[in-house]
Amino acid sequence: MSTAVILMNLGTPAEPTARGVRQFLGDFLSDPRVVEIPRPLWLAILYGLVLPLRPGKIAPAYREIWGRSADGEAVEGSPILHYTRRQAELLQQRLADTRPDITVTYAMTYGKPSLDSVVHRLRRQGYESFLVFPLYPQYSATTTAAIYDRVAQIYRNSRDVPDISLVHDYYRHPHYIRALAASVRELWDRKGQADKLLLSFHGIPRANVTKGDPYYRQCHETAEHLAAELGLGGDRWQVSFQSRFGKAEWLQPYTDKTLIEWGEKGLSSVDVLCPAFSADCLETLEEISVENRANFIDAGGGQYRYIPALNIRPDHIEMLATIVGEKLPAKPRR
Ligand SMILES: C=CC1=C(C)c2cc3[nH]c(cc4nc(cc5[nH]c(cc1n2)c(C)c5CCC(=O)O)C(CCC(=O)O)=C4C)c(C)c3C=C
Ligand SMILES: [Fe+2]
Ligand SMILES: [Fe+2]
Repeated sequence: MSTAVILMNLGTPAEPTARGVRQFLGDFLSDPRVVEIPRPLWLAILYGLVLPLRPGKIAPAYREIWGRSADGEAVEGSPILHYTRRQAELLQQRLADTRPDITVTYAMTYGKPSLDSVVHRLRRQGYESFLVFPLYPQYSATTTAAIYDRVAQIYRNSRDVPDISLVHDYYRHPHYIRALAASVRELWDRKGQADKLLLSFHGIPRANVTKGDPYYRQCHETAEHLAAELGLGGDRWQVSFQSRFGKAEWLQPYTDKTLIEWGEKGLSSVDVLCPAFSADCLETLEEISVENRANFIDAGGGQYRYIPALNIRPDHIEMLATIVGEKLPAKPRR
């Protein structure tokens, strides 16, 4: 029986226009996993304020990153979509000889290609077994569980539900930690070590963690393992959280405030790595590489270097192949 591996990431607008961003944010921000404010209040805010105003503000940032990369890869359209497609192609090539029983494809939680459309196509092609692989190293209900919900929704009314496995997290998988460390070391070998390494993770509301989301703990464990792998003392690195949205408190310390403080103290150099992002996207290419670079330098900081996401690095593809092998062990030949 053939199995399909579906690599999944968040999603992105179909085009870098206010209309494209509105459609994407409408789908994304109406998911109760993403925003936990009581429904009637949140829907009033979403349709009354966010969707009329935010797309016009964010679309220019999307235009800036459209076709852009941080690692020299020629990118077509939205970087996150491009990298997810390439990750699937390269993982398929990597598994071709050893696991001919596995087909690799990709889908997005919001926007296109939707998980729904991909699963139905695969089912028509005869696949009866799936591994849904969220490309989120750290589990959060806002991301990973949102994908689990989509899987459950697809089959809610089906009698014959296929064999589905799910990847939960890989925040301290040795291959993940080693790939992150190698990406940092490659920069240090070429250009030397900065004064500080900032590990900036996407934030979530603090209340989500208080209510039981393990994301904060997993981010810190990733950081501790990475620092140990790099042999980095506690005074040389720090964790921070980026991409705050809305008025509530999110996980702290905030990336933008940290970089402004470091700039004001006259820090001469900083390297920034975003371990929660398996592909470069708006949040890394714009918020980290452009906005926060300016925050740090305008506040008086020196050199600022953004270290790209793992994207299509061979060690990242190898890590994906290893996790697939662990979830789907090869059956012994008879
Ligand atoms: C509103 C709440 C949000 C939560 C909670 C959240 C969690 C979260 N998101 C990612 C990864 C990505 N987010 C991206 C964009 C993005 N995120 C939010 C809001 C929340 N994210 C918004 C509104 C946006 C869109 C941009 C904007 O309007 O500011 C992206 C990039 C997509 C792209 O097109 O490039 C990624 C990737 C994680 C990992 C996470 C929780 C752990
Ligand atoms: Fe986000
Ligand atoms: Fe952002």
